[in-house]
Amino acid sequence: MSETTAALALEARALSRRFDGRPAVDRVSLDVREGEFISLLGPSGCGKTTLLRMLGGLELPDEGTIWLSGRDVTHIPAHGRQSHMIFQQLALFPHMNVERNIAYGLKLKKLPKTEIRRRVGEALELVELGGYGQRPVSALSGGQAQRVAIARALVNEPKVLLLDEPLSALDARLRLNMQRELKRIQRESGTTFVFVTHDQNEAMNVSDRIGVMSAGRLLQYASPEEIYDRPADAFVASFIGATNLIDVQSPSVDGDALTVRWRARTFRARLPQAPPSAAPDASASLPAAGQLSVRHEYVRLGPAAANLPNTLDAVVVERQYVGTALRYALDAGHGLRLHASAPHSPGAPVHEPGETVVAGWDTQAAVFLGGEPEGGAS
Ligand SMILES: Nc1ncnc2c1ncn2[C@@H]1O[C@H](COP(=O)(O)OP(=O)(O)OP(=O)(O)O)[C@@H](O)[C@H]1O
Repeated sequence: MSETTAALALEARALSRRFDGRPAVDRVSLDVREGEFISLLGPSGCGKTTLLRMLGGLELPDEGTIWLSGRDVTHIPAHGRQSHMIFQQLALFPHMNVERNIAYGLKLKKLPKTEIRRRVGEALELVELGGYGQRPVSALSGGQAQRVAIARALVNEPKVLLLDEPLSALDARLRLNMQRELKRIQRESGTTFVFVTHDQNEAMNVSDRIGVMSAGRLLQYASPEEIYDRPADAFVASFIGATNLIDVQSPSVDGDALTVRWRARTFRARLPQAPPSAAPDASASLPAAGQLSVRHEYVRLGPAAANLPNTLDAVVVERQYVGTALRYALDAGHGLRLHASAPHSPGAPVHEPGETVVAGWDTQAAVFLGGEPEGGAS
């Protein structure tokens, strides 16, 4: 194994799995560093669970290789791996109290009683259930049961903890608390977490890196900030956050920005991360057409937009008040519908439906996405 591989908790190369001839996971490669918290995010049926099950040894890949701490475990079943999986259904033993649930795996390993007691005590402290050891699991709240399941997994000191939508049964408020708790537990235990969710906010809240999946493919694997500000394609841009996608042509590198054409107008966008500037003709490798992604909250309206490098006149079609923000739908003509979201505060300007306003955005707020436009939720 190379030195870089040695620092990885988990590495998957070109994993594929088909069901009835249809690919559920399609040539996915990803690596997870030791102590990292990563999420697999995507719509229902995109292959997240199948990928996680392969990483955990509950499903065999048709093709590809998996290394756990530098060891090839591709054909080793779950019980022979140093990983542990937690599901939405926690499968705690209902007839045992909290302590015995957590101790179960250690007893199977026939560890000395004092060692078991010490490790169970530490695990209970870690999940902040210090006084709950004697409670029957039937007397726990959803969040407490979730913590017991995590303690039961961590007490075995797995190299990697694989979590399949573990918070989806909890109500919204508890879910937010548990996201913070999971993050804290992960940090304090130093365990590598691989977390599956279809909730973009949840993934953004907890992850060091997010893998966005669609139709079995891993479209982008990067930090939440990078995915938000530099989405790899139109699907990722629309699935994470809310964005405007404007069909544009003729991208061309112009100094420190990219220029694109929309009808007779020119807009400026941020340069791609790896600018094709090394090429003799810096614009040669860009596709002829694509889409400009501008997040709703990066669109300014009225006087705030006037001095921005990219502006359009637009008519306010709809205004919606959502507590912290005002959301606008705007008609910029030629079939272009824009959305803007402005923080709401007392005294902030409010635009009325029917009003013509200037809509504008900064160069750095616009990302050019080449290739075929893809469908996706916005
Ligand atoms: N055992 C199986 N037999 C046949 N098809 C399967 C099996 N497991 C998964 N699939 C199919 O593979 C695809 C990916 O499923 P998977 O459960 O991995 O998606 P997911 O992203 O986890 O979805 P969800 O968020 O709904 O759980 C789906 O089309 C699913 O129907």
